[in-house]
Amino acid sequence: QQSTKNCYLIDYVCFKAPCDQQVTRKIAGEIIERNRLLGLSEYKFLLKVIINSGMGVETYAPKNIIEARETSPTVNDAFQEMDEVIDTSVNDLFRKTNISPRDVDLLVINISGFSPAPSLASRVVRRYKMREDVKTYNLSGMGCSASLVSLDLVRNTFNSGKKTIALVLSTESLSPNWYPGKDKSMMLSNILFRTGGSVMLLTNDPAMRARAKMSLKCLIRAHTGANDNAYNCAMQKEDDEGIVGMHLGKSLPKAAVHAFSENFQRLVPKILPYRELALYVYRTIKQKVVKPAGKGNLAMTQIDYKTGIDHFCLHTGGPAVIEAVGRALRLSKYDTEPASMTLHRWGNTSSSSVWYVLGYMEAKKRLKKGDRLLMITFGTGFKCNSCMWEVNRDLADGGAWEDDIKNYPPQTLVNPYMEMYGWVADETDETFNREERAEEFRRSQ
Ligand SMILES: CC(C)(COP(=O)(O)OP(=O)(O)OC[C@H]1O[C@@H](n2cnc3c(N)ncnc32)[C@H](O)[C@@H]1OP(=O)(O)O)[C@@H](O)C(=O)NCCC(=O)NCCSC(=O)CC(=O)O
Repeated sequence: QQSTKNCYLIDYVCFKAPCDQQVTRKIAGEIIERNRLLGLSEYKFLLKVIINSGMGVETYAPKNIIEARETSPTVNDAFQEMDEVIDTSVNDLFRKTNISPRDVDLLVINISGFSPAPSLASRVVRRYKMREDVKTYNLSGMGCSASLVSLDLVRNTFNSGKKTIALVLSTESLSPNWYPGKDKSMMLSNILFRTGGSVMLLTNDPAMRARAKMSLKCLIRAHTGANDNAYNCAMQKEDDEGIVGMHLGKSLPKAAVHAFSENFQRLVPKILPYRELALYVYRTIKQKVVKPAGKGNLAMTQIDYKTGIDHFCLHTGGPAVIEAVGRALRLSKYDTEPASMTLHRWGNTSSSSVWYVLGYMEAKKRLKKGDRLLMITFGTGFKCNSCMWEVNRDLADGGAWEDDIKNYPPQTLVNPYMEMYGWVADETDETFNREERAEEFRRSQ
């Protein structure tokens, strides 16, 4: 892997959608109600998973879904969704940093599910009248870990030595990608994915280090796609009825842990202090000599990661993903709180999610000068990309969390769906009458 020379995060902005795009209880009920393919088995699945999703009732969806047009999206819907994120966040970031679009030398955009021609990167160049010599990259199909792929591209360009300012935009296109069928592994992405986006300004100019928020220390990428299970566990495909959607298999958390372990074996020597590293080497050698059967990489599980890392920025893939990583690293509730709260407030916003997690830490005033912060992301492929930052000064921006941070963590993470739809659990094929229930639901609104 490339070494990291100067790479500074000047600042970042996370997108906050307008209130009228919130997936309220009423909106969620109506969306489910509109899918006439769903029967009792799918209702029971939805009830269980939505209740255990770790998500609240303030997340956001694109306009076409709120307006009940999810099954007939237009290209214009997709552009509108992207423009909203770009206009709000990019403008905000340029204003905040006092950097002009004409100062940008390098533009990297990662959006998995929408790749028009000309590219969205060209759209941004046009919109902001960027210079003719700006270098642009537009990454698509790279899933939730793509923000660190973008960062890797920036870092590699920075290493050429020329003073460079880079703008990175990480977001996801949901409006053309709603799954209107009844395959449970494909319904799951409708439940978890929500509107969000983040935009970052970076530089390799040492003169700007003092004003930058963080310095990148190392970045490691692991791709386990050679393994069939890893490759297949998160995949866009057609269901048995030919309806296209994103399939998230039950084996995904396991694939995430495997990719994570591949990533970590290379990351550990770069982040641990010498004492912990020496212990790790000693235990690895001992394990190779003694070889206890079926115990996995014991040396990895015995490491005290907190000796080298102060904060853990985990991708908000879903409760099972956060729990699996938390368990593997033996993290406390305090450590996983930023990821769990981000999932609750914003849902899984794909590649931008770790920036909301960072925003939570900052808004909570957790990030102090000299602290070391680890970002861990997962995505289709299956990939685990991680990077470590050092905080340059005490940070305390409210950012996208400004209005909400005082309410977090909430007293309870229980969402209201059990109260609204608990009756589904007691229904049987004999008692379940969809039309009657729909009428009851409409009356209760
Ligand atoms: C979905 C959950 C919230 C459900 O939580 P629960 O506590 O209810 O757990 P559970 O395992 O008992 O599951 C409840 C019911 O759902 C079923 N179930 C669970 N996962 C399923 C799946 N992937 N496909 C189909 N069914 C599934 C179970 O069999 C069970 O059914 P029954 O009751 O019949 O036994 C959790 O399992 C979770 O967080 N899963 C990981 C989600 C995920 O894949 N995230 C990554 C997104 S992709 C991403 O972020 C990266 C990228 O795309 O790039």
